[in-house]
Amino acid sequence: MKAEQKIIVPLDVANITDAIALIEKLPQVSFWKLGLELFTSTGPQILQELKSRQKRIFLDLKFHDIPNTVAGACRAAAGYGVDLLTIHATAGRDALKAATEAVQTGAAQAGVEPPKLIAITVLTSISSRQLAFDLKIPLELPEYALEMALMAQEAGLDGAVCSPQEVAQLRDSCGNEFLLVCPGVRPTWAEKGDQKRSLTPSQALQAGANYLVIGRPVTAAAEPELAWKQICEELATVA
Ligand SMILES: O=C(O)c1cc(=O)[nH]c(=O)n1[C@@H]1O[C@H](COP(=O)(O)O)[C@@H](O)[C@H]1O
Repeated sequence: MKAEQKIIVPLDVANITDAIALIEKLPQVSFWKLGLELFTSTGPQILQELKSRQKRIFLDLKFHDIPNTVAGACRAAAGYGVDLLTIHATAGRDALKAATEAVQTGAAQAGVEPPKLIAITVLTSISSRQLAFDLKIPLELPEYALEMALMAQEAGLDGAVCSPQEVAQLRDSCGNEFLLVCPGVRPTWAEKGDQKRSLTPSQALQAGANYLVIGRPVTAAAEPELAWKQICEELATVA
Protein backbone atom coordinates (compact mmCIF):
# COMPACT_ATOMS: atom_id res chain seq x y z
CA MET A 1 0.00 0.00 0.00
CA LYS A 2 1.34 3.45 -0.89
CA ALA A 3 2.04 5.69 2.10
CA GLU A 4 -0.62 8.20 1.09
CA GLN A 5 -3.29 5.48 1.21
CA LYS A 6 -2.53 5.18 4.91
CA ILE A 7 -3.76 8.70 5.59
CA ILE A 8 -7.38 9.14 6.61
CA VAL A 9 -8.73 12.68 6.46
CA PRO A 10 -11.72 13.60 8.65
CA LEU A 11 -14.71 15.38 7.16
CA ASP A 12 -15.02 17.57 10.26
CA VAL A 13 -17.32 20.12 8.65
CA ALA A 14 -20.82 21.40 9.43
CA ASN A 15 -22.80 20.36 6.38
CA ILE A 16 -22.87 18.30 3.20
CA THR A 17 -22.02 21.24 0.94
CA ASP A 18 -18.78 21.88 2.81
CA ALA A 19 -18.05 18.15 2.87
CA ILE A 20 -18.38 17.78 -0.90
CA ALA A 21 -16.29 20.91 -1.43
CA LEU A 22 -13.52 19.39 0.72
CA ILE A 23 -13.67 16.01 -1.04
CA GLU A 24 -13.42 17.76 -4.40
CA LYS A 25 -10.58 20.03 -3.26
CA LEU A 26 -8.53 16.97 -2.29
CA PRO A 27 -9.14 14.32 -4.97
CA GLN A 28 -5.90 12.57 -3.94
CA VAL A 29 -7.43 11.52 -0.62
CA SER A 30 -8.68 7.93 -0.89
CA PHE A 31 -9.84 7.39 2.71
CA TRP A 32 -12.26 9.79 4.45
CA LYS A 33 -13.62 9.78 7.98
CA LEU A 34 -17.24 10.64 8.73
CA GLY A 35 -17.51 11.68 12.35
CA LEU A 36 -19.92 13.03 14.91
CA GLU A 37 -20.33 16.57 13.58
CA LEU A 38 -21.30 15.76 9.99
CA PHE A 39 -23.24 12.58 10.82
CA THR A 40 -25.26 14.46 13.43
CA SER A 41 -26.01 17.33 11.07
CA THR A 42 -26.76 15.43 7.87
CA GLY A 43 -27.09 11.72 8.67
CA PRO A 44 -25.80 9.04 6.32
CA GLN A 45 -26.40 11.08 3.13
CA ILE A 46 -22.69 11.77 2.60
CA LEU A 47 -21.92 8.03 2.44
CA GLN A 48 -23.37 7.82 -1.07
CA GLU A 49 -21.26 10.77 -2.19
CA LEU A 50 -18.14 9.02 -0.94
CA LYS A 51 -19.09 5.65 -2.41
CA SER A 52 -19.88 7.10 -5.82
CA ARG A 53 -16.31 8.47 -5.81
CA GLN A 54 -14.90 5.04 -4.80
CA LYS A 55 -13.58 6.34 -1.49
CA ARG A 56 -12.91 4.19 1.55
CA ILE A 57 -14.92 5.22 4.62
CA PHE A 58 -14.17 5.35 8.33
CA LEU A 59 -17.49 5.80 10.15
CA ASP A 60 -16.31 7.27 13.44
CA LEU A 61 -19.38 7.37 15.68
CA LYS A 62 -17.52 6.32 18.85
CA PHE A 63 -20.34 4.30 20.36
CA HIS A 64 -20.41 4.23 24.15
CA ASP A 65 -23.47 2.69 25.78
CA ILE A 66 -24.84 -0.50 27.32
CA PRO A 67 -24.31 -3.76 25.37
CA ASN A 68 -27.84 -3.97 23.97
CA THR A 69 -27.74 -0.39 22.69
CA VAL A 70 -24.27 -0.52 21.14
CA ALA A 71 -25.17 -3.82 19.49
CA GLY A 72 -28.19 -2.20 17.85
CA ALA A 73 -26.15 0.79 16.73
CA CYS A 74 -23.38 -1.44 15.36
CA ARG A 75 -25.90 -3.58 13.44
CA ALA A 76 -27.30 -0.46 11.81
CA ALA A 77 -23.88 1.07 11.09
CA ALA A 78 -22.49 -2.14 9.63
CA GLY A 79 -25.36 -2.12 7.13
CA TYR A 80 -23.91 1.00 5.51
CA GLY A 81 -21.02 -1.01 4.08
CA VAL A 82 -18.21 1.10 5.54
CA ASP A 83 -14.58 0.09 6.10
CA LEU A 84 -13.96 1.10 9.72
CA LEU A 85 -16.26 1.67 12.71
CA THR A 86 -15.46 2.87 16.26
CA ILE A 87 -16.64 2.07 19.78
CA HIS A 88 -15.12 3.23 23.09
CA ALA A 89 -13.24 0.44 24.86
CA THR A 90 -14.57 1.90 28.12
CA ALA A 91 -18.08 0.73 27.16
CA GLY A 92 -16.72 -2.49 28.69
CA ARG A 93 -16.00 -6.09 27.73
CA ASP A 94 -19.66 -7.17 27.34
CA ALA A 95 -20.46 -4.20 25.09
CA LEU A 96 -17.36 -4.90 22.98
CA LYS A 97 -18.35 -8.54 22.52
CA ALA A 98 -21.93 -7.60 21.66
CA ALA A 99 -20.66 -5.03 19.16
CA THR A 100 -18.34 -7.57 17.53
CA GLU A 101 -21.23 -9.95 16.93
CA ALA A 102 -23.57 -7.18 15.84
CA VAL A 103 -21.34 -5.88 13.03
CA GLN A 104 -21.29 -9.37 11.53
CA THR A 105 -25.08 -9.69 11.77
CA GLY A 106 -25.74 -6.21 10.45
CA ALA A 107 -23.43 -6.63 7.48
CA ALA A 108 -24.82 -10.07 6.63
CA GLN A 109 -28.40 -8.76 6.76
CA ALA A 110 -27.48 -5.92 4.40
CA GLY A 111 -25.39 -8.17 2.15
CA VAL A 112 -22.23 -6.08 2.55
CA GLU A 113 -18.72 -6.71 3.90
CA PRO A 114 -18.53 -6.12 7.67
CA PRO A 115 -16.49 -3.09 8.78
CA LYS A 116 -13.35 -3.51 10.87
CA LEU A 117 -14.47 -2.66 14.39
CA ILE A 118 -11.86 -0.69 16.34
CA ALA A 119 -11.85 0.52 19.94
CA ILE A 120 -10.92 3.94 21.21
CA THR A 121 -8.34 3.40 23.98
CA VAL A 122 -7.70 6.88 25.45
CA LEU A 123 -8.71 9.94 23.43
CA THR A 124 -5.67 11.77 22.07
CA SER A 125 -6.95 15.01 23.61
CA ILE A 126 -6.43 13.61 27.12
CA SER A 127 -3.10 14.24 28.85
CA SER A 128 -1.55 11.99 31.50
CA ARG A 129 -2.43 14.60 34.06
CA GLN A 130 -6.09 14.75 32.98
CA LEU A 131 -6.33 10.95 33.03
CA ALA A 132 -5.12 10.92 36.62
CA PHE A 133 -6.74 14.04 38.05
CA ASP A 134 -9.98 14.41 36.08
CA LEU A 135 -10.79 10.84 35.11
CA LYS A 136 -9.29 9.37 38.30
CA ILE A 137 -7.57 6.51 36.48
CA PRO A 138 -4.73 5.30 38.73
CA LEU A 139 -2.72 3.58 35.97
CA GLU A 140 -0.06 5.37 33.91
CA LEU A 141 -1.57 6.46 30.60
CA PRO A 142 0.43 4.08 28.33
CA GLU A 143 -0.42 1.14 30.58
CA TYR A 144 -4.11 2.06 30.63
CA ALA A 145 -4.19 2.44 26.83
CA LEU A 146 -2.58 -0.99 26.50
CA GLU A 147 -5.11 -2.57 28.89
CA MET A 148 -7.97 -1.09 26.82
CA ALA A 149 -6.44 -2.41 23.59
CA LEU A 150 -5.89 -5.89 25.04
CA MET A 151 -9.47 -6.04 26.31
CA ALA A 152 -10.70 -5.03 22.86
CA GLN A 153 -8.53 -7.71 21.26
CA GLU A 154 -9.79 -10.37 23.67
CA ALA A 155 -13.36 -9.33 22.91
CA GLY A 156 -12.72 -10.02 19.23
CA LEU A 157 -12.31 -6.51 17.82
CA ASP A 158 -10.11 -5.92 14.79
CA GLY A 159 -8.04 -3.10 16.20
CA ALA A 160 -7.75 0.05 18.26
CA VAL A 161 -7.38 3.79 18.03
CA CYS A 162 -4.47 5.16 20.03
CA SER A 163 -2.12 8.10 20.05
CA PRO A 164 1.16 7.80 18.14
CA GLN A 165 2.93 7.91 21.50
CA GLU A 166 1.50 4.53 22.51
CA VAL A 167 1.43 2.79 19.16
CA ALA A 168 4.83 1.04 19.41
CA GLN A 169 3.91 -0.56 22.71
CA LEU A 170 0.48 -1.64 21.43
CA ARG A 171 2.03 -3.07 18.27
CA ASP A 172 4.48 -5.15 20.36
CA SER A 173 1.77 -6.51 22.63
CA CYS A 174 -1.12 -6.94 20.20
CA GLY A 175 0.81 -8.31 17.21
CA ASN A 176 0.93 -7.45 13.54
CA GLU A 177 -2.63 -8.46 12.64
CA PHE A 178 -4.20 -5.95 15.04
CA LEU A 179 -5.16 -2.75 13.24
CA LEU A 180 -3.77 0.39 14.88
CA VAL A 181 -5.17 3.74 13.81
CA CYS A 182 -3.51 6.94 15.08
CA PRO A 183 -5.11 10.38 15.25
CA GLY A 184 -3.23 13.17 17.03
CA VAL A 185 -0.67 13.27 14.24
CA ARG A 186 1.08 16.60 13.67
CA PRO A 187 3.80 17.51 11.17
CA THR A 188 6.48 19.72 12.79
CA TRP A 189 5.03 22.75 11.01
CA ALA A 190 1.42 22.29 12.22
CA GLU A 191 -0.32 23.57 15.35
CA LYS A 192 -1.24 20.99 17.98
CA GLY A 193 -4.65 22.51 18.81
CA ASP A 194 -6.47 20.25 21.30
CA GLN A 195 -4.22 17.22 20.64
CA LYS A 196 -2.12 16.36 23.69
CA ARG A 197 -0.13 13.25 22.73
CA SER A 198 1.07 13.82 19.19
CA LEU A 199 4.01 12.74 17.03
CA THR A 200 4.84 13.53 13.42
CA PRO A 201 3.40 11.46 10.52
CA SER A 202 6.72 9.70 9.86
CA GLN A 203 7.27 8.93 13.55
CA ALA A 204 3.74 7.50 13.87
CA LEU A 205 4.16 5.27 10.84
CA GLN A 206 7.60 4.08 11.93
CA ALA A 207 6.24 3.28 15.38
CA GLY A 208 3.77 0.81 13.85
CA ALA A 209 0.54 2.61 12.91
CA ASN A 210 -1.47 1.10 10.04
CA TYR A 211 -3.37 4.33 9.40
CA LEU A 212 -2.95 7.97 10.40
CA VAL A 213 -5.92 10.29 10.88
CA ILE A 214 -4.80 13.80 9.92
CA GLY A 215 -7.33 16.59 9.88
CA ARG A 216 -6.63 20.26 10.54
CA PRO A 217 -2.98 20.24 9.43
CA VAL A 218 -4.47 19.56 5.96
CA THR A 219 -8.05 20.80 6.04
CA ALA A 220 -7.37 24.08 7.87
CA ALA A 221 -4.17 24.85 5.95
CA ALA A 222 -4.08 27.93 3.76
CA GLU A 223 -3.34 25.55 0.88
CA PRO A 224 -4.71 22.09 1.74
CA GLU A 225 -3.29 20.46 -1.41
CA LEU A 226 0.18 21.69 -0.58
CA ALA A 227 -0.10 20.49 3.03
CA TRP A 228 -1.24 17.07 1.78
CA LYS A 229 1.70 16.90 -0.62
CA GLN A 230 4.19 17.81 2.13
CA ILE A 231 2.82 15.07 4.39
CA CYS A 232 2.96 12.50 1.56
CA GLU A 233 6.56 13.46 0.85
CA GLU A 234 7.43 13.08 4.51
CA LEU A 235 5.82 9.63 4.60
CA ALA A 236 7.49 8.49 1.40
CA THR A 237 10.81 8.71 3.23
CA VAL A 238 9.76 6.01 5.70
CA ALA A 239 7.41 3.78 3.72
O1 LIG B 1 -11.58 8.26 16.59
C1 LIG B 1 -10.90 9.18 16.15
O2 LIG B 1 -10.68 9.29 14.95
C2 LIG B 1 -10.21 10.05 17.11
C3 LIG B 1 -9.82 9.48 18.32
C4 LIG B 1 -8.96 10.18 19.19
O3 LIG B 1 -8.55 9.67 20.23
N1 LIG B 1 -8.58 11.43 18.82
C5 LIG B 1 -8.99 12.04 17.67
O4 LIG B 1 -8.57 13.17 17.40
N2 LIG B 1 -9.87 11.37 16.83
C6 LIG B 1 -10.38 12.04 15.62
O5 LIG B 1 -9.30 12.31 14.74
C7 LIG B 1 -9.49 13.58 14.10
C8 LIG B 1 -8.29 14.45 14.40
O6 LIG B 1 -8.39 15.64 13.71
P1 LIG B 1 -7.23 16.73 13.76
O7 LIG B 1 -6.91 16.99 15.20
O8 LIG B 1 -7.84 17.91 13.07
O9 LIG B 1 -6.05 16.15 13.03
C9 LIG B 1 -10.81 14.15 14.61
O10 LIG B 1 -11.79 13.88 13.63
C10 LIG B 1 -11.11 13.36 15.87
O11 LIG B 1 -12.48 13.12 16.04
